[in-house]
Amino acid sequence: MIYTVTLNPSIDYIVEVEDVKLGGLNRMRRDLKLPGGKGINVSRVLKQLGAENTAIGFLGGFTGRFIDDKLREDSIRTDFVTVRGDTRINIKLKHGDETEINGLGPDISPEEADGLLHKLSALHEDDIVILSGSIPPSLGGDFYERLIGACRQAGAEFVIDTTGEALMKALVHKPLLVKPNHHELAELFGVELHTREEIAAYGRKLLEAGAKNVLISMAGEGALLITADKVYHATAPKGTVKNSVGAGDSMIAGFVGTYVLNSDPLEAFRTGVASGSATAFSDDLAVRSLIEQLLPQVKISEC
Ligand SMILES: Nc1ncnc2c1ncn2[C@@H]1O[C@H](COP(=O)(O)OP(=O)(O)OP(=O)(O)O)[C@@H](O)[C@H]1O
Ligand SMILES: O=P(O)(O)OC[C@@]1(O)O[C@H](CO)[C@@H](O)[C@@H]1O
Repeated sequence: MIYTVTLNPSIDYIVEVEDVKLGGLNRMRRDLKLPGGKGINVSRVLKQLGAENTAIGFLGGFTGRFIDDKLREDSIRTDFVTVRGDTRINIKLKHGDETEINGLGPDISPEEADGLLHKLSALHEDDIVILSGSIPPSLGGDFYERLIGACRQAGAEFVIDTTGEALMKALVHKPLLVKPNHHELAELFGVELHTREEIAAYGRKLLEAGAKNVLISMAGEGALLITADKVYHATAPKGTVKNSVGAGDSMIAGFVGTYVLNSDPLEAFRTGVASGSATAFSDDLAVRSLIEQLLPQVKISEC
């Protein structure tokens, strides 16, 4: 079974306005409320691809109930720890460009945190856990390490999509996959990366530090896959970008959802890129029909 972990889920409140007038009254042209948070997005796209999975993490209040209901409506299994505070609302403002205002999220008590650790300790060897997104401040910066410890003790594989120190500290535990975008990779090492060769060289450092597969996403420029012995580039399909929120999460879902079927990293890479692009070309997250339609446009070459 695949589990996605979202420590700080959100209702993504997508608001479209003609133009933003700071200090004035702005009226919405369109709005949309979606269950969000990186792991939850991964769960939704995995489900599109036919990969059964369970979404876990922390949910609370009326916002938490909205998210749980929406996931269940889509027949996604949920097993969240209920917390006292309200799950956050993240604003995604579309005004020609995309401006995001992400909430802080509720405080998580030590007892609530232990509840999640307990769920992970009960996993099995053939489980894969996808840890995605930021850590709420009340949990402490080392919370992913504690979760990874619990996964590893249970014998489960894990994938981690986070940034900075939390990502660096996870590598030694040999994640099945990490997926920074090229800006996050540059920030991780405090460098500027311009060419594909430079990006691949720094991506390789994540592999050397322990990751089994490294995906570096580069938005419309496609992505790099770095495996133990090779580096591949995939082109991104061409289309009209409607929404880039969740493109990276969709890519992880496409990769993991395919990799679990046949352990073929190249097929997984192709579906990952098509899934990311399918989300970029949609108002909501990718649906299966569009992912399948885009697959032939993804051209993979060895670098
Ligand atoms: N403009 C685009 N055109 C085509 N495909 C895109 C575009 N933007 C994103 N994608 C697809 O989605 C994948 C992931 O995108 P990106 O590199 O923006 O990830 P990310 O920064 O983690 O995304 P986010 O944080 O917004 O979810 C890309 O590798 C590509 O396949
Ligand atoms: O605040 P975090 O956890 O870093 O990111 C949360 C978030 O921006 O990421 C998802 C897109 O990847 C959205 O659904 C959600 O609002």
